[in-house]
Amino acid sequence: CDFNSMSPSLLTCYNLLNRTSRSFSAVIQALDGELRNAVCIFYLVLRALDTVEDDMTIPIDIKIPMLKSFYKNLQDPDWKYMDSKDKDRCVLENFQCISKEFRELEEMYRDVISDICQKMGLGMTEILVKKVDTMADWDQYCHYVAGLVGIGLARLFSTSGLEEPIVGQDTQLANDLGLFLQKTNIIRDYLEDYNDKRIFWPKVAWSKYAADVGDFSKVENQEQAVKCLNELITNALELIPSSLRFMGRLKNQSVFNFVAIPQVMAIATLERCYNNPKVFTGVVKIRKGEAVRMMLGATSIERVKAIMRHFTLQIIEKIPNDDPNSAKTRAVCQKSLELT
Ligand SMILES: CC(C)(C)CN1C(=O)[C@@H](CC(=O)N[C@@H](CC(=O)O)C(=O)O)O[C@H](c2cccc3ccccc23)c2cc(Cl)ccc21
Repeated sequence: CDFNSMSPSLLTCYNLLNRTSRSFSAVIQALDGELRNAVCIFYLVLRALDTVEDDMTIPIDIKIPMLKSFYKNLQDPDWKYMDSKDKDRCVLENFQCISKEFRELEEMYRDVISDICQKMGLGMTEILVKKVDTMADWDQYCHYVAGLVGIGLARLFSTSGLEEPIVGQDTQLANDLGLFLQKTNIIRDYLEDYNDKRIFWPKVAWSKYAADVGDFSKVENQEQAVKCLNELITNALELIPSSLRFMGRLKNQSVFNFVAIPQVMAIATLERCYNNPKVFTGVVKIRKGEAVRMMLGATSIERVKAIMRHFTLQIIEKIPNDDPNSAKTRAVCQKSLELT
């Protein structure tokens, strides 16, 4: 980026980006042309919306109207929020810079970002009061917080002209991209979320293995916990074909890198979590060095297929014969292997 030619408010936006997403901000700044600022602003607006939703100090009767009307703040030069205690509150305190740069984007980008913001804010009010009981509830929750992000990004890619119209039109594939990332986050973050009294593991799954989802954090229930873990990972792995089909359509190198890096980080995380009881005693994270190596490697569909193949074979190696979902997991992995 040419920081010298940036306005003070745009400089503030890139500074906020670097503060709110450590390793990912570089990938956004590497995006070509008009996509760079559009995705930077989209990322920050989503981070602001997520910070409101996450802030437990905001009473629910204040939070619901805040989320429903959040997209209107994009048009309000005076709007900011100074009462958040969240670690990412800087995006709410500096929202005037973000909305100013939003209003300087071309209308076609503003329409996408505002539309996704409105749908996500409305969806968040629904998930604030609803529990994740069925697998359909799980997909709905992930659609609101991540699937819509994929749909919005895909529309920005096509709108910029750097990608074909089909990329932005095929909302199912774009939605699945987000579901893959969010389901991986939910699976990995079991203990962190449970300690925050937040349950995102679907009840229809955990109730087969325990009376209460919190039972998984007790070492005596470890065997049952791992069976539930493996079931949810198998469900997430079903999204790999969609992910590969979406990435197979991308023509622009900077867009490909931007999409591929979180996808390969997710498959590596799922492989690390599979059949791993450590998920219930801490957060299973990919080591930085391994992450950097993957980020540098995920630069073509052939390389990404090779990475997906590598981790899929690793998972197959770990499938316990007595796991209730072993046949399904093998079948899902086999389908991925045929595509890679
Ligand atoms: C919840 C989430 C997965 C949507 C968050 N999300 C992502 O996770 C980021 C990655 C990220 O922020 N990594 C952080 C992780 C962290 O903070 O710990 C990092 O610093 O490495 O990537 C996604 C993201 C990137 C590329 C394509 C996507 C398609 C569908 C949905 C999301 C897509 C993202 C793109 C945008 Cl525009 C906004 C948010 C996200």
